[in-house]
Amino acid sequence: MEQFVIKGGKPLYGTIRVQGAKNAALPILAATLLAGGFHEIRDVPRLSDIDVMDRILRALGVKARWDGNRVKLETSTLKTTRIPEVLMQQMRSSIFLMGPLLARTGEVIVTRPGGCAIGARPIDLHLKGLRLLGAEIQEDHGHIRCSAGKLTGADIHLDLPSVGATENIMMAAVCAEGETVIRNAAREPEIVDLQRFLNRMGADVHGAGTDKVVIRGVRQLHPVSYEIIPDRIVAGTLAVAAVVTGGEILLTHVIPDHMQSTLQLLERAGAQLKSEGDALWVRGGARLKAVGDVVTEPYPGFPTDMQPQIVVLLSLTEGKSKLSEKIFNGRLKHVHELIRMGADLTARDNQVEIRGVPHLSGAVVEATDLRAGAALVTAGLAASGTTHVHGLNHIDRGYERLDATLQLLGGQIQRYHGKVASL
Ligand SMILES: CC(=O)N[C@H]1[C@@H](OP(=O)(O)OP(=O)(O)OC[C@H]2O[C@@H](n3ccc(=O)[nH]c3=O)[C@H](O)[C@@H]2O)O[C@H](CO)[C@@H](O)[C@@H]1O
Ligand SMILES: C=C(OP(=O)(O)O)C(=O)O
Repeated sequence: MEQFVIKGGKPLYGTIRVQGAKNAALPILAATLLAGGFHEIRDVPRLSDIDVMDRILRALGVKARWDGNRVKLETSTLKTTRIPEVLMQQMRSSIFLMGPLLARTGEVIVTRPGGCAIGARPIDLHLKGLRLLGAEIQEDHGHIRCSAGKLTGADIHLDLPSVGATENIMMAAVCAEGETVIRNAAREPEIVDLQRFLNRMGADVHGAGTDKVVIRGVRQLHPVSYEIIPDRIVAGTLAVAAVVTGGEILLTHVIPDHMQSTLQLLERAGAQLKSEGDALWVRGGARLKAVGDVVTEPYPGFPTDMQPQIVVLLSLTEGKSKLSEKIFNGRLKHVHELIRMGADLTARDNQVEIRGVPHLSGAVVEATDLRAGAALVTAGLAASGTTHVHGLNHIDRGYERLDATLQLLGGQIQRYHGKVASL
Protein backbone atom coordinates (compact mmCIF):
# COMPACT_ATOMS: atom_id res chain seq x y z
CA MET A 1 0.00 0.00 0.00
CA GLU A 2 1.25 3.47 -0.83
CA GLN A 3 1.54 6.35 1.61
CA PHE A 4 2.73 9.93 1.73
CA VAL A 5 5.32 10.73 4.35
CA ILE A 6 5.29 14.45 5.11
CA LYS A 7 7.76 16.37 7.24
CA GLY A 8 5.69 19.38 8.22
CA GLY A 9 6.33 22.90 9.39
CA LYS A 10 7.93 24.23 6.22
CA PRO A 11 6.22 27.20 4.51
CA LEU A 12 5.33 26.66 0.83
CA TYR A 13 6.88 29.09 -1.66
CA GLY A 14 6.84 29.27 -5.44
CA THR A 15 4.70 29.25 -8.55
CA ILE A 16 2.43 26.47 -9.82
CA ARG A 17 0.28 26.16 -12.92
CA VAL A 18 -3.02 24.62 -11.82
CA GLN A 19 -4.23 21.45 -13.57
CA GLY A 20 -7.38 21.21 -15.66
CA ALA A 21 -10.61 20.53 -13.78
CA LYS A 22 -11.51 16.90 -13.08
CA ASN A 23 -15.18 17.79 -12.76
CA ALA A 24 -15.22 19.51 -16.15
CA ALA A 25 -13.07 16.91 -17.94
CA LEU A 26 -15.12 13.86 -16.92
CA PRO A 27 -18.50 14.93 -18.39
CA ILE A 28 -16.80 16.44 -21.44
CA LEU A 29 -14.94 13.21 -22.21
CA ALA A 30 -18.27 11.38 -21.96
CA ALA A 31 -19.90 14.01 -24.19
CA THR A 32 -17.43 13.30 -27.03
CA LEU A 33 -19.58 10.21 -27.68
CA LEU A 34 -22.35 12.50 -28.93
CA ALA A 35 -20.57 13.06 -32.25
CA GLY A 36 -18.66 10.41 -34.20
CA GLY A 37 -15.25 11.48 -35.50
CA PHE A 38 -11.94 12.81 -34.15
CA HIS A 39 -12.04 15.01 -31.02
CA GLU A 40 -9.07 16.61 -29.31
CA ILE A 41 -9.40 17.52 -25.62
CA ARG A 42 -6.61 19.54 -24.01
CA ASP A 43 -5.60 20.20 -20.40
CA VAL A 44 -7.11 16.94 -19.23
CA PRO A 45 -5.62 16.17 -15.79
CA ARG A 46 -3.97 12.72 -15.58
CA LEU A 47 -5.93 11.23 -12.69
CA SER A 48 -7.18 7.77 -11.82
CA ASP A 49 -10.79 8.87 -12.49
CA ILE A 50 -9.71 10.02 -15.95
CA ASP A 51 -8.03 6.63 -16.47
CA VAL A 52 -11.31 4.94 -15.61
CA MET A 53 -13.17 7.17 -18.09
CA ASP A 54 -10.51 6.33 -20.70
CA ARG A 55 -10.99 2.60 -20.03
CA ILE A 56 -14.77 2.93 -20.31
CA LEU A 57 -14.49 4.80 -23.62
CA ARG A 58 -12.10 2.13 -24.96
CA ALA A 59 -14.43 -0.65 -23.77
CA LEU A 60 -17.17 1.06 -25.79
CA GLY A 61 -14.97 0.96 -28.88
CA VAL A 62 -13.49 4.47 -28.82
CA LYS A 63 -9.83 4.84 -29.86
CA ALA A 64 -7.84 7.11 -27.56
CA ARG A 65 -4.33 8.48 -28.02
CA TRP A 66 -2.70 10.45 -25.19
CA ASP A 67 0.09 12.99 -25.41
CA GLY A 68 0.66 14.43 -21.93
CA ASN A 69 -2.52 16.26 -20.99
CA ARG A 70 -3.98 16.10 -24.49
CA VAL A 71 -6.12 13.25 -25.74
CA LYS A 72 -7.30 12.50 -29.26
CA LEU A 73 -10.46 10.43 -29.37
CA GLU A 74 -11.90 8.66 -32.40
CA THR A 75 -15.55 8.12 -31.44
CA SER A 76 -17.04 6.83 -34.71
CA THR A 77 -15.83 3.32 -33.80
CA LEU A 78 -18.42 2.91 -31.00
CA LYS A 79 -19.33 -0.77 -30.84
CA THR A 80 -21.44 -1.35 -27.71
CA THR A 81 -23.72 0.55 -25.33
CA ARG A 82 -23.11 -1.66 -22.32
CA ILE A 83 -20.68 -0.33 -19.75
CA PRO A 84 -18.73 -3.04 -17.90
CA GLU A 85 -19.93 -3.29 -14.30
CA VAL A 86 -16.40 -3.39 -12.90
CA LEU A 87 -15.64 0.01 -14.50
CA MET A 88 -19.04 1.48 -13.63
CA GLN A 89 -18.31 0.85 -9.97
CA GLN A 90 -14.94 2.52 -9.89
CA MET A 91 -16.27 6.07 -9.82
CA ARG A 92 -19.40 8.18 -9.60
CA SER A 93 -18.73 9.86 -12.94
CA SER A 94 -19.39 6.66 -14.90
CA ILE A 95 -23.02 7.81 -14.73
CA PHE A 96 -22.13 10.56 -17.27
CA LEU A 97 -22.08 7.93 -20.02
CA MET A 98 -25.85 7.52 -19.78
CA GLY A 99 -26.96 10.80 -21.38
CA PRO A 100 -24.58 10.76 -24.38
CA LEU A 101 -25.03 7.05 -25.21
CA LEU A 102 -28.79 7.32 -25.00
CA ALA A 103 -28.75 10.39 -27.25
CA ARG A 104 -26.44 8.82 -29.83
CA THR A 105 -27.77 5.24 -30.00
CA GLY A 106 -31.13 5.16 -28.20
CA GLU A 107 -29.85 2.68 -25.64
CA VAL A 108 -27.50 2.36 -22.67
CA ILE A 109 -26.99 -0.41 -20.13
CA VAL A 110 -25.26 0.45 -16.85
CA THR A 111 -25.16 -0.49 -13.19
CA ARG A 112 -25.31 1.95 -10.31
CA PRO A 113 -22.07 3.97 -10.17
CA GLY A 114 -19.44 3.70 -7.45
CA GLY A 115 -17.54 6.59 -5.90
CA CYS A 116 -16.15 7.94 -2.63
CA ALA A 117 -17.96 7.13 0.61
CA ILE A 118 -19.18 10.62 1.43
CA GLY A 119 -22.85 9.83 1.92
CA ALA A 120 -25.84 8.52 0.02
CA ARG A 121 -25.54 9.48 -3.63
CA PRO A 122 -28.70 8.35 -5.38
CA ILE A 123 -29.23 8.79 -9.13
CA ASP A 124 -33.00 9.35 -8.99
CA LEU A 125 -32.77 12.84 -10.52
CA HIS A 126 -30.67 11.57 -13.45
CA LEU A 127 -33.27 8.85 -14.11
CA LYS A 128 -36.21 11.22 -13.65
CA GLY A 129 -34.74 13.61 -16.23
CA LEU A 130 -34.08 10.85 -18.77
CA ARG A 131 -37.60 9.44 -18.28
CA LEU A 132 -39.14 12.87 -18.90
CA LEU A 133 -37.19 13.04 -22.17
CA GLY A 134 -38.95 9.81 -23.19
CA ALA A 135 -36.56 7.08 -22.07
CA GLU A 136 -37.88 3.81 -20.77
CA ILE A 137 -35.84 2.63 -17.80
CA GLN A 138 -35.84 -0.92 -16.44
CA GLU A 139 -33.81 -2.03 -13.47
CA ASP A 140 -33.11 -5.73 -13.09
CA HIS A 141 -30.64 -7.38 -10.71
CA GLY A 142 -28.61 -4.19 -10.48
CA HIS A 143 -28.54 -3.55 -14.23
CA ILE A 144 -30.24 -0.42 -15.53
CA ARG A 145 -31.37 -0.54 -19.15
CA CYS A 146 -32.36 2.76 -20.59
CA SER A 147 -33.84 2.94 -24.09
CA ALA A 148 -35.70 5.36 -26.29
CA GLY A 149 -36.91 5.17 -29.88
CA LYS A 150 -36.90 8.96 -29.86
CA LEU A 151 -36.07 11.58 -27.22
CA THR A 152 -38.39 14.59 -26.99
CA GLY A 153 -37.72 17.90 -25.24
CA ALA A 154 -39.36 18.31 -21.81
CA ASP A 155 -39.77 20.69 -18.90
CA ILE A 156 -37.73 19.17 -16.08
CA HIS A 157 -37.69 20.46 -12.52
CA LEU A 158 -34.86 19.13 -10.36
CA ASP A 159 -35.93 18.65 -6.73
CA LEU A 160 -32.45 19.80 -5.78
CA PRO A 161 -29.74 21.38 -7.93
CA SER A 162 -27.70 18.28 -8.76
CA VAL A 163 -24.54 18.99 -10.77
CA GLY A 164 -24.40 15.54 -12.35
CA ALA A 165 -28.13 15.35 -13.15
CA THR A 166 -28.02 18.81 -14.79
CA GLU A 167 -25.08 17.67 -16.95
CA ASN A 168 -26.50 14.25 -17.82
CA ILE A 169 -29.83 15.76 -18.87
CA MET A 170 -28.06 18.45 -20.93
CA MET A 171 -26.11 15.76 -22.81
CA ALA A 172 -29.20 13.59 -23.35
CA ALA A 173 -31.27 16.52 -24.60
CA VAL A 174 -28.91 18.11 -27.16
CA CYS A 175 -30.32 16.08 -30.05
CA ALA A 176 -33.86 15.56 -28.69
CA GLU A 177 -36.78 16.82 -30.73
CA GLY A 178 -37.85 20.26 -29.50
CA GLU A 179 -36.88 22.25 -26.44
CA THR A 180 -35.83 21.02 -23.01
CA VAL A 181 -35.85 23.29 -19.96
CA ILE A 182 -34.03 22.26 -16.79
CA ARG A 183 -35.34 24.23 -13.82
CA ASN A 184 -33.58 24.48 -10.46
CA ALA A 185 -30.44 23.48 -12.38
CA ALA A 186 -27.08 23.49 -10.63
CA ARG A 187 -24.92 26.51 -11.53
CA GLU A 188 -21.34 25.24 -11.14
CA PRO A 189 -18.65 26.58 -13.55
CA GLU A 190 -18.10 23.02 -14.84
CA ILE A 191 -21.68 23.06 -16.17
CA VAL A 192 -20.89 26.26 -18.06
CA ASP A 193 -17.80 24.53 -19.48
CA LEU A 194 -19.93 21.59 -20.63
CA GLN A 195 -22.39 24.02 -22.29
CA ARG A 196 -19.48 25.71 -24.10
CA PHE A 197 -18.19 22.32 -25.27
CA LEU A 198 -21.62 21.17 -26.48
CA ASN A 199 -22.21 24.45 -28.34
CA ARG A 200 -18.80 24.15 -30.04
CA MET A 201 -20.01 20.76 -31.30
CA GLY A 202 -23.04 22.48 -32.81
CA ALA A 203 -25.55 22.18 -29.96
CA ASP A 204 -27.92 24.98 -28.94
CA VAL A 205 -27.72 25.27 -25.16
CA HIS A 206 -27.97 28.40 -23.06
CA GLY A 207 -28.53 29.42 -19.46
CA ALA A 208 -25.77 27.28 -17.86
CA GLY A 209 -24.52 29.16 -14.81
CA THR A 210 -28.12 30.14 -13.95
CA ASP A 211 -30.83 27.93 -12.47
CA LYS A 212 -32.59 27.56 -15.84
CA VAL A 213 -30.83 25.76 -18.67
CA VAL A 214 -32.54 25.68 -22.06
CA ILE A 215 -31.55 23.12 -24.69
CA ARG A 216 -32.96 23.30 -28.20
CA GLY A 217 -32.48 19.98 -29.95
CA VAL A 218 -30.32 19.97 -33.08
CA ARG A 219 -30.10 17.27 -35.75
CA GLN A 220 -26.38 16.59 -35.65
CA LEU A 221 -23.21 17.43 -33.80
CA HIS A 222 -19.61 17.43 -35.01
CA PRO A 223 -16.31 16.64 -33.27
CA VAL A 224 -14.15 19.49 -31.95
CA SER A 225 -10.89 20.51 -30.33
CA TYR A 226 -11.42 21.87 -26.82
CA GLU A 227 -9.50 22.98 -23.70
CA ILE A 228 -10.77 22.19 -20.20
CA ILE A 229 -11.06 24.98 -17.58
CA PRO A 230 -8.67 25.12 -14.59
CA ASP A 231 -9.55 23.18 -11.44
CA ARG A 232 -10.94 25.59 -8.83
CA ILE A 233 -10.80 22.96 -6.07
CA VAL A 234 -7.13 22.09 -6.69
CA ALA A 235 -6.34 25.83 -6.74
CA GLY A 236 -8.26 26.25 -3.48
CA THR A 237 -6.47 23.31 -1.87
CA LEU A 238 -3.04 24.73 -2.77
CA ALA A 239 -4.10 28.17 -1.51
CA VAL A 240 -5.11 26.67 1.85
CA ALA A 241 -1.81 24.75 2.02
CA ALA A 242 0.11 28.01 1.47
CA VAL A 243 -1.90 29.83 4.13
CA VAL A 244 -1.66 27.16 6.85
CA THR A 245 2.09 26.79 6.36
CA GLY A 246 2.58 30.56 6.50
CA GLY A 247 3.96 30.52 2.95
CA GLU A 248 3.51 32.57 -0.19
CA ILE A 249 2.60 31.11 -3.59
CA LEU A 250 1.54 32.25 -7.03
CA LEU A 251 -1.02 30.10 -8.79
CA THR A 252 -1.29 30.50 -12.55
CA HIS A 253 -3.97 29.08 -14.87
CA VAL A 254 -6.79 29.85 -12.44
CA ILE A 255 -10.15 31.58 -12.84
CA PRO A 256 -10.41 33.53 -9.57
CA ASP A 257 -14.05 34.34 -10.33
CA HIS A 258 -14.86 30.61 -9.93
CA MET A 259 -13.33 30.67 -6.44
CA GLN A 260 -15.04 33.70 -4.89
CA SER A 261 -16.60 31.99 -1.86
CA THR A 262 -13.32 30.21 -1.00
CA LEU A 263 -11.24 33.35 -1.48
CA GLN A 264 -13.61 35.44 0.67
CA LEU A 265 -13.33 32.88 3.44
CA LEU A 266 -9.52 32.81 3.24
CA GLU A 267 -9.46 36.62 3.47
CA ARG A 268 -11.80 36.62 6.46
CA ALA A 269 -9.39 34.19 8.16
CA GLY A 270 -6.53 36.62 7.61
CA ALA A 271 -4.86 35.41 4.39
CA GLN A 272 -3.57 37.99 1.92
CA LEU A 273 -4.74 37.50 -1.66
CA LYS A 274 -4.36 39.31 -4.95
CA SER A 275 -5.63 38.22 -8.34
CA GLU A 276 -4.81 39.51 -11.77
CA GLY A 277 -5.99 37.84 -14.96
CA ASP A 278 -5.48 34.12 -14.56
CA ALA A 279 -3.03 34.47 -11.66
CA LEU A 280 -3.71 34.31 -7.95
CA TRP A 281 -1.17 35.33 -5.31
CA VAL A 282 -1.70 33.90 -1.83
CA ARG A 283 0.17 34.63 1.39
CA GLY A 284 -0.32 33.25 4.91
CA GLY A 285 1.32 35.07 7.76
CA ALA A 286 0.30 36.11 11.23
CA ARG A 287 -2.01 33.91 13.38
CA LEU A 288 -5.22 33.17 11.52
CA LYS A 289 -8.62 34.28 12.84
CA ALA A 290 -11.77 32.18 13.30
CA VAL A 291 -14.54 33.00 10.85
CA GLY A 292 -17.76 32.06 12.67
CA ASP A 293 -20.15 29.87 10.69
CA VAL A 294 -19.31 28.20 7.37
CA VAL A 295 -22.00 26.33 5.44
CA THR A 296 -21.42 24.27 2.29
CA GLU A 297 -23.88 25.12 -0.47
CA PRO A 298 -24.40 24.68 -4.19
CA TYR A 299 -22.40 27.14 -6.32
CA PRO A 300 -21.89 30.07 -5.89
CA GLY A 301 -21.95 29.14 -2.19
CA PHE A 302 -18.98 27.62 -0.38
CA PRO A 303 -18.17 24.27 -2.09
CA THR A 304 -18.42 20.95 -0.28
CA ASP A 305 -15.27 19.89 -2.17
CA MET A 306 -13.29 22.50 -0.16
CA GLN A 307 -14.89 21.63 3.18
CA PRO A 308 -12.26 19.21 4.58
CA GLN A 309 -9.39 21.53 3.60
CA ILE A 310 -11.13 24.48 5.29
CA VAL A 311 -11.65 22.43 8.46
CA VAL A 312 -7.85 22.15 8.59
CA LEU A 313 -7.43 25.90 8.20
CA LEU A 314 -10.09 26.70 10.80
CA SER A 315 -8.44 24.22 13.19
CA LEU A 316 -5.40 26.49 13.17
CA THR A 317 -7.19 29.81 13.76
CA GLU A 318 -7.53 31.72 16.98
CA GLY A 319 -11.11 31.25 18.26
CA LYS A 320 -14.13 29.11 17.45
CA SER A 321 -15.82 28.35 14.14
CA LYS A 322 -18.66 26.08 13.12
CA LEU A 323 -18.89 24.23 9.85
CA SER A 324 -22.13 22.71 8.50
CA GLU A 325 -21.92 20.18 5.66
CA LYS A 326 -25.21 20.57 3.80
CA ILE A 327 -24.53 18.74 0.52
CA PHE A 328 -23.44 15.24 1.59
CA ASN A 329 -24.55 13.37 4.69
CA GLY A 330 -21.32 11.49 5.39
CA ARG A 331 -18.48 13.83 4.55
CA LEU A 332 -16.82 14.38 7.93
CA LYS A 333 -14.57 11.32 8.18
CA HIS A 334 -11.44 13.50 8.16
CA VAL A 335 -12.51 15.00 11.51
CA HIS A 336 -11.53 11.88 13.43
CA GLU A 337 -8.12 11.80 11.71
CA LEU A 338 -7.51 15.51 12.35
CA ILE A 339 -8.27 14.99 16.05
CA ARG A 340 -5.44 12.44 16.03
CA MET A 341 -3.20 15.25 14.78
CA GLY A 342 -4.18 17.50 17.69
CA ALA A 343 -7.15 19.41 16.24
CA ASP A 344 -9.87 20.31 18.73
CA LEU A 345 -13.03 19.31 16.85
CA THR A 346 -16.46 17.92 17.72
CA ALA A 347 -18.56 16.45 14.93
CA ARG A 348 -22.29 15.80 15.21
CA ASP A 349 -25.13 15.65 12.67
CA ASN A 350 -23.02 16.83 9.71
CA GLN A 351 -21.69 19.77 11.74
CA VAL A 352 -18.23 20.36 13.17
CA GLU A 353 -17.46 22.65 16.07
CA ILE A 354 -13.91 23.88 15.71
CA ARG A 355 -11.86 25.33 18.54
CA GLY A 356 -8.63 26.62 17.06
CA VAL A 357 -5.30 25.30 18.33
CA PRO A 358 -1.85 26.90 17.83
CA HIS A 359 -0.43 23.88 16.01
CA LEU A 360 -1.06 20.33 14.81
CA SER A 361 1.34 17.44 15.21
CA GLY A 362 2.26 14.60 12.88
CA ALA A 363 0.40 11.27 13.08
CA VAL A 364 -0.43 8.19 11.02
CA VAL A 365 -3.74 8.95 9.31
CA GLU A 366 -6.02 7.43 6.69
CA ALA A 367 -7.59 9.25 3.73
CA THR A 368 -11.12 7.90 3.46
CA ASP A 369 -12.11 9.96 0.42
CA LEU A 370 -10.60 12.39 -2.08
CA ARG A 371 -10.89 15.74 -0.29
CA ALA A 372 -10.41 14.18 3.15
CA GLY A 373 -7.07 13.01 1.76
CA ALA A 374 -6.22 16.48 0.47
CA ALA A 375 -7.08 17.90 3.88
CA LEU A 376 -4.82 15.43 5.70
CA VAL A 377 -1.92 16.26 3.38
CA THR A 378 -2.53 19.96 4.02
CA ALA A 379 -2.60 19.32 7.76
CA GLY A 380 0.61 17.29 7.50
CA LEU A 381 2.39 20.16 5.74
CA ALA A 382 1.44 22.51 8.57
CA ALA A 383 2.02 20.08 11.45
CA SER A 384 5.15 19.69 13.49
CA GLY A 385 6.85 16.31 13.04
CA THR A 386 6.07 13.62 10.49
CA THR A 387 2.67 12.66 9.10
CA HIS A 388 1.95 9.41 7.26
CA VAL A 389 -1.10 9.62 4.99
CA HIS A 390 -2.51 6.29 3.80
CA GLY A 391 -5.29 5.79 1.25
CA LEU A 392 -3.54 7.55 -1.65
CA ASN A 393 -5.88 5.91 -4.17
CA HIS A 394 -8.49 8.45 -3.10
CA ILE A 395 -6.14 11.43 -3.50
CA ASP A 396 -4.99 10.20 -6.93
CA ARG A 397 -8.61 10.46 -8.14
CA GLY A 398 -8.44 14.23 -8.14
CA TYR A 399 -4.87 15.57 -7.82
CA GLU A 400 -2.31 15.12 -10.58
CA ARG A 401 0.93 14.09 -8.83
CA LEU A 402 0.13 16.06 -5.68
CA ASP A 403 3.47 15.09 -4.14
CA ALA A 404 5.43 16.47 -7.11
CA THR A 405 3.36 19.69 -7.08
CA LEU A 406 4.02 20.25 -3.38
CA GLN A 407 7.72 19.39 -3.76
CA LEU A 408 7.97 22.15 -6.36
CA LEU A 409 6.67 24.51 -3.69
CA GLY A 410 9.29 23.25 -1.22
CA GLY A 411 6.97 20.84 0.62
CA GLN A 412 8.73 17.85 2.18
CA ILE A 413 6.51 15.06 0.98
CA GLN A 414 7.46 11.66 -0.43
CA ARG A 415 5.39 8.81 -1.82
CA TYR A 416 6.40 5.39 -0.54
CA HIS A 417 5.29 1.90 -1.53
CA GLY A 418 4.97 -0.55 1.34
CA LYS A 419 6.20 -0.08 4.88
CA VAL A 420 8.30 2.88 6.00
CA ALA A 421 10.42 3.14 9.12
CA SER A 422 8.38 4.69 11.96
CA LEU A 423 8.18 8.41 12.73
C1 LIG B 1 -17.78 14.78 -11.08
C2 LIG B 1 -18.41 15.89 -10.34
O1 LIG B 1 -18.76 16.91 -10.89
N1 LIG B 1 -18.53 15.72 -9.01
C3 LIG B 1 -19.08 16.79 -8.21
C4 LIG B 1 -20.57 16.75 -8.29
O2 LIG B 1 -20.99 15.46 -7.84
P1 LIG B 1 -22.49 15.01 -8.12
O3 LIG B 1 -22.91 15.49 -9.44
O4 LIG B 1 -22.56 13.56 -7.84
O5 LIG B 1 -23.24 15.80 -6.98
P2 LIG B 1 -24.72 16.32 -7.00
O6 LIG B 1 -24.75 17.79 -7.20
O7 LIG B 1 -25.52 15.47 -7.91
O8 LIG B 1 -25.18 16.00 -5.50
C5 LIG B 1 -25.70 16.99 -4.65
C6 LIG B 1 -26.70 16.35 -3.72
O9 LIG B 1 -27.79 15.85 -4.49
C7 LIG B 1 -28.07 14.51 -4.14
N2 LIG B 1 -28.60 13.82 -5.35
C8 LIG B 1 -27.88 13.88 -6.51
C9 LIG B 1 -28.34 13.25 -7.63
C10 LIG B 1 -29.56 12.55 -7.58
O10 LIG B 1 -30.04 11.95 -8.55
N3 LIG B 1 -30.25 12.52 -6.39
C11 LIG B 1 -29.79 13.15 -5.28
O11 LIG B 1 -30.44 13.12 -4.22
C12 LIG B 1 -26.72 13.96 -3.68
O12 LIG B 1 -26.88 12.83 -2.86
C13 LIG B 1 -26.15 15.16 -2.93
O13 LIG B 1 -26.67 15.19 -1.63
O14 LIG B 1 -21.11 17.78 -7.46
C14 LIG B 1 -20.79 17.62 -6.06
C15 LIG B 1 -21.49 18.74 -5.30
O15 LIG B 1 -20.98 19.96 -5.65
C16 LIG B 1 -19.29 17.63 -5.87
O16 LIG B 1 -18.99 17.33 -4.53
C17 LIG B 1 -18.61 16.63 -6.77
O17 LIG B 1 -17.20 16.83 -6.76
C1 LIG C 1 -16.69 14.16 -4.53
C2 LIG C 1 -15.89 14.47 -5.55
O1 LIG C 1 -15.90 13.90 -6.78
P1 LIG C 1 -16.83 12.75 -7.39
O2 LIG C 1 -18.17 13.33 -7.64
O3 LIG C 1 -16.12 12.43 -8.64
O4 LIG C 1 -16.87 11.63 -6.39
C3 LIG C 1 -14.86 15.53 -5.43
O5 LIG C 1 -14.30 15.91 -6.49
O6 LIG C 1 -14.58 15.99 -4.33
